[in-house]
Amino acid sequence: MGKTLAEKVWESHVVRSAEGEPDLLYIDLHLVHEVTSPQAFDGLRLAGRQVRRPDLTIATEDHNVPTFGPSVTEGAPIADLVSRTQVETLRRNCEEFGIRLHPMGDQGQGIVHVIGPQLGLTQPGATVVCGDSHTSTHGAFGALAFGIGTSEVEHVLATQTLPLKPFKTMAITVEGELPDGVTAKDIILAVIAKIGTGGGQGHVLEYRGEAIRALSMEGRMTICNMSIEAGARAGMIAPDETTFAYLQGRPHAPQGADWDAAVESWRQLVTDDDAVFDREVVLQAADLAPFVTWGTNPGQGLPLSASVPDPADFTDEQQRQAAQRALDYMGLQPGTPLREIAVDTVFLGSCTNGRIEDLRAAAQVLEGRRVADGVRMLVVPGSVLVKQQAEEEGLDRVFSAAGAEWRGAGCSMCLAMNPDKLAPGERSASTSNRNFEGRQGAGGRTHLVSPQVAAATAVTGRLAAPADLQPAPVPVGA
Ligand SMILES: CC(C)[C@H](C(=O)O)[C@@H](O)C(=O)O
Ligand code: SF4
Repeated sequence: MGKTLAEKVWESHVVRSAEGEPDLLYIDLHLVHEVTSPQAFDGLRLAGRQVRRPDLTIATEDHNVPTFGPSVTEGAPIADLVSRTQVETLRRNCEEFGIRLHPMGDQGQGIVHVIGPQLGLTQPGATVVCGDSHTSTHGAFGALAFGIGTSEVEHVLATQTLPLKPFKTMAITVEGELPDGVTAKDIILAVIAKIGTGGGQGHVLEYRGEAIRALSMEGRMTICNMSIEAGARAGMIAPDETTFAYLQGRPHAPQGADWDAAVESWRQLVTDDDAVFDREVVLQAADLAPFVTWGTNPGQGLPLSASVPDPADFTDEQQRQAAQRALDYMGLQPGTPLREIAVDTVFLGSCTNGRIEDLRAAAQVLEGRRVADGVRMLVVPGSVLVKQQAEEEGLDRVFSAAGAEWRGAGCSMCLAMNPDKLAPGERSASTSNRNFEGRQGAGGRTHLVSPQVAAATAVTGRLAAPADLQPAPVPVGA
């Protein structure tokens, strides 16, 4: 019987396999950030161990970093003491154990899942881990990429291997062409609404089909990023010409003859025709539309044209209760058209949608338009390089002219472990991946959206798609 992509990558990394025990896998790339690494390094110190492969380990500062103010502009110490300690601890640990770190102020700094691909470190067929659930992002390259816990971080630091329980496989096929105005974010929000936040449990998802093949690497990363929000262990997309074109010439991509040899072997990384998935889900691209969430988990989403659901309409008792609780928290009434929901804040950024293409898409909507009065829009590039590229393209000027705030790189308001937060009761349209209670600040309310919907929402002050906007006025003299 043939093999799936995930099975192929797994099998090529097994260093030990024994009956009744988890396989031990070799890890090709270990990404590290300030939140989940301190105890792992403490553990190494206690045991008197070194990092086994510092050359396969790379660290960045992302969760706790401010995105404005003197620590961004002048390299001043972070004002918040907890965040400062977290970041300084990472710096000390990386220094002591010989790990390459991209600190604030460095060209390579950014969200861990943005910098790996950007540097060409994330490669097809590789095993990638990080003490961070959204490590699934890297699966967009045909890598097997898992989020791990802090004790596993220590294990990988010490041995460059990881014992892993067997997984099941699920194919998610999106057939046909996406309608105009529908994006990768809409696909993944629709997938999670369909299979549920537990639907992917124990599975590695493989996204396939014409609509997936047609996506850029940025779009594929958006989709794989949110696999974890469907409960999956990982998400993958088979590498193809789009993948190779993205990787070629990046700092850590193979060069010359090595590049040709690498591409040839990467071409084998496809699911065999006769391979069998444990589960298959099919969506028709033509049925998809701009999607937004109305509730407090990423599966509580609907097309923008819909209305806030009535909990009484849910047949499943648990879902009914979850919907009721979500509406109470979100301060929403059943039957309200989603397009009538007014927001205070628009957040464009995160490892889901903080890459250059996301910024371009939003800037295109904002060009010649203004952010609505009373709405604040934060634009937070996923990395310093994304920020620089955006500035070279003049996107920062489009955002600033529209009245949005142009910030430094980091996780920012995706999770509010830094000064970017919603106040209690405030409501956001956010391009991030989680809308849990308090995720963007205690009492804050989050609607997950695509960059295009975020930008249109900033203009109208209510959840909106670009198609809802009046044509932008032609500038005088044009
Ligand atoms: C801080 C970290 C452990 C966490 C994660 O694992 O995902 C964060 O990145 C998040 O998005 O909630
Ligand atoms: S941007 Fe958000 S989801 Fe991504 S790593 Fe940072 S906190 Fe986690």
